[in-house]
Amino acid sequence: MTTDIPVIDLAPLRRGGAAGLKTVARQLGQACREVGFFAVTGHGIDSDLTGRVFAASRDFFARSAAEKTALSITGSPHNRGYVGIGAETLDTTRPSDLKEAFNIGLDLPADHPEVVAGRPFRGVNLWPGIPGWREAMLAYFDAAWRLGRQLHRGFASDLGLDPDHFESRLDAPMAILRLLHYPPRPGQVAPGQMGAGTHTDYGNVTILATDGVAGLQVRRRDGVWLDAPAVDGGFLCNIGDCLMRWTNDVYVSTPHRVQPPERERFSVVFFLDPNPDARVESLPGCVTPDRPARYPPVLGADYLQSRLDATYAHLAPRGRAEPSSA
Ligand SMILES: O=C(O)CCC(=O)C(=O)O
Ligand SMILES: [Fe+2]
Repeated sequence: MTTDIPVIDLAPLRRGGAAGLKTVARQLGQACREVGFFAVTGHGIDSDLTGRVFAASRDFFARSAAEKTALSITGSPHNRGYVGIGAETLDTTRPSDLKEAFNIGLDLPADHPEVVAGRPFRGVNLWPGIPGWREAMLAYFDAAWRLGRQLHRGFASDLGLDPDHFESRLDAPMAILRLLHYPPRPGQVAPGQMGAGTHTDYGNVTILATDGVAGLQVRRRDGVWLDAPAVDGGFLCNIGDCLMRWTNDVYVSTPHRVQPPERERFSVVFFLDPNPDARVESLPGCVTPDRPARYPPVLGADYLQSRLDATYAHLAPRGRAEPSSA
């Protein structure tokens, strides 16, 4: 059983041949079963683009409180926009999280039929008026989404499915690109307060870039907390609860948290949740006599909503229509 976070080179998978797919699928499958986290290199995302996103994020978070709150998520019924420091509590046994965030979802125009119809998780994004900002975010959203779909080719192959199995379940996803900013310690840190409290992510897979400042910790299956490795030019990925459910617990999501960092810290997180109408049900290869189906089928949107309702029950028992993807 592996306990460390493996580094997986995706180049053979991205080249497209059957042998490369098989090799990478085996590595991904092992990581998803045993650790729930893995780092990827050879991912195909241009480091200049990632650099532009971090620069744009720094620019935005350095703006005045008034400028940021003008784009507040509280004014968006679709989980888009700015989340202030202390607005979220991922671990509800602790004080609120010491971070601020900005959420960007699938970019649909205001006259898109699903937006007009008020479909769950469909809405327009909010944008600061910073030149080049929107373009950088949308380019990164697309690149991370593509990478997430490539990872799913590996997962599908590892699980004995057609490599394209997830493609139609991820072509209009409830994905969120989330910029995060953690203020430095010492600041106003209450006893037990975290940058982000212990949690598992809700979706299928999360793709994380950091600025190299330490803080993220991952809870190994034996309970030991590991500092997440910084992988130069790479991304850290982890399995979320929706993919865990889809695989009937063959893949396992792993709790993680962010300590209040010594220095100011920025991270860029892409949460890939499935399409709202994707039917999340135990995959055929994941159900055996020893492992009967553990969960009834559920629609992607209903699953995400149920997780958000639980997360925010302490804040707004009936109100909050939409998430803050954790
Ligand atoms: O900022 C990080 O390194 C991780 C954040 C995280 O786990 C989350 O937002 O779900
Ligand atoms: Fe997370």
